[in-house]
Amino acid sequence: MYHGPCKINELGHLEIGGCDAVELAKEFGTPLYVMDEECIRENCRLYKENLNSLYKNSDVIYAGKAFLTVEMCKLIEEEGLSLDVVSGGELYMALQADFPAKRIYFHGNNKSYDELEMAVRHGVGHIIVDNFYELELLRDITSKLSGRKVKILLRLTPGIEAHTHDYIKTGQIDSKFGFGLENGHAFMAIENALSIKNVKLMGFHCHIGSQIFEKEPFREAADIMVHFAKMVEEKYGFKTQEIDFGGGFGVRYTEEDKPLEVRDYLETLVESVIESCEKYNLSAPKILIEPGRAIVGEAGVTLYTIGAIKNIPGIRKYVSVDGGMSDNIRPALYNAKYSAAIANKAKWPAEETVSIAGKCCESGDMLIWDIDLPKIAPGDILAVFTTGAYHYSMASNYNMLPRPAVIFVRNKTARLVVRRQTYEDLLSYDISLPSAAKAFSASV
Ligand SMILES: Cc1ncc(COP(=O)(O)O)c(C=O)c1O
Ligand SMILES: N[C@@H](CCCC[NH3+])C(=O)O
Repeated sequence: MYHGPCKINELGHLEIGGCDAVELAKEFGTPLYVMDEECIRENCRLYKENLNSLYKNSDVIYAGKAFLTVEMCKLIEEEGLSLDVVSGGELYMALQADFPAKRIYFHGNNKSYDELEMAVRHGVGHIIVDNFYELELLRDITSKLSGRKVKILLRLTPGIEAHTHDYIKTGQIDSKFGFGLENGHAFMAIENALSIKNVKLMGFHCHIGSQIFEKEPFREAADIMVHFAKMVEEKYGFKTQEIDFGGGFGVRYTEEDKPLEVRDYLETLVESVIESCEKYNLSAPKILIEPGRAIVGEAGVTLYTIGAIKNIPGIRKYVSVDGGMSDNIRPALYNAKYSAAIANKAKWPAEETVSIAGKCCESGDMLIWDIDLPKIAPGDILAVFTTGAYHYSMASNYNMLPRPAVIFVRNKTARLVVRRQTYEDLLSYDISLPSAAKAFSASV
């Protein structure tokens, strides 16, 4: 059974970052997002060192949408990666964490005037422009904030169908993201961008999808992007300095998942860029990549406490946990599959097939269907693996459930990086009842 970054200690408990998972649940409560800091740092180095050794003129940009907290911004800074943010909120967090603005890449398919102005004012390194509307906003903002220059990449849809869930495909023509290559929009965007005085077009971006297990889509993307850059050079004399290939590198959720080695993904991409540059006679551009899931996905484990158990003989045993779709929307949204274990019975043999239910009032709030586990009882601690990416960042307060705390573990030490929400937090935005919120929190 796949156990993510966990080991089993002498008590027969799961251990993560040298900390006993059962003790973590006691100390910090459940549900709890546990992030193995060493694992995140190793992944950062794996991507950075591999890409750098294959191709000097390159950079790894961590996609913050996967998991972002102030501590995470600091970690990314320390590891020397750049940072992709996708909203004013993520940008604000990065700036508050003192992340160097020059190393920030600002994404999004509908950035507002205020968000773009904030980015330009703070000297964000690159803006990845997604549409014509945004170019007009930038024309206006840069002329108002005269003297402020901004580097941009244009996001393109290269027309590639990656074999992944429909909701996480992004490279195909029929997509809300980016400028189409085949319909001439990309050329129109270039002409537009080159006409804006304080905007410096650096190159192009694509992101073909997420949780990809094959090399071929990356090879294809590289060829299409380099070929496009050559056409642009011939048509406008414009020299592409940078091509950003986005993220999408797959990770393991269950034993059926077979992600490639990091080196394999990167070799394919780099070799293909080099070959295509030779084929089309183009000067080699800087290569950028934006892994998100691959940096944090497998580093995360969510701990839950088992509560109600409903057995329907001959049909199914529903085992409910104290969280659910509010802290992990992925099974409901993508039919995502997970591995799990009972942290306090990690050495016990599997004895029954159960289904893990969340506590939200939705029949679809099922975290795992049909998983073999040891005999389970209320109070047991369930650990769900590979919950580091798109879990905390996609959490909600559905059913007014407070969001779980986030802890980092490393070298047998756990530290709280985001505290658990309280009931008072939940009411703190409801301006009709400020005094009721205070009174209520005092009574719980
Ligand atoms: C533009 C862009 N870059 C990077 C990523 C990160 O993708 P992943 O987490 O699959 O590496 C995403 C999300 O899919 C994205 O939309
Ligand atoms: N949120 C998605 C992937 C989309 C990433 C952002 N473009 C997931 O959990 O798998």
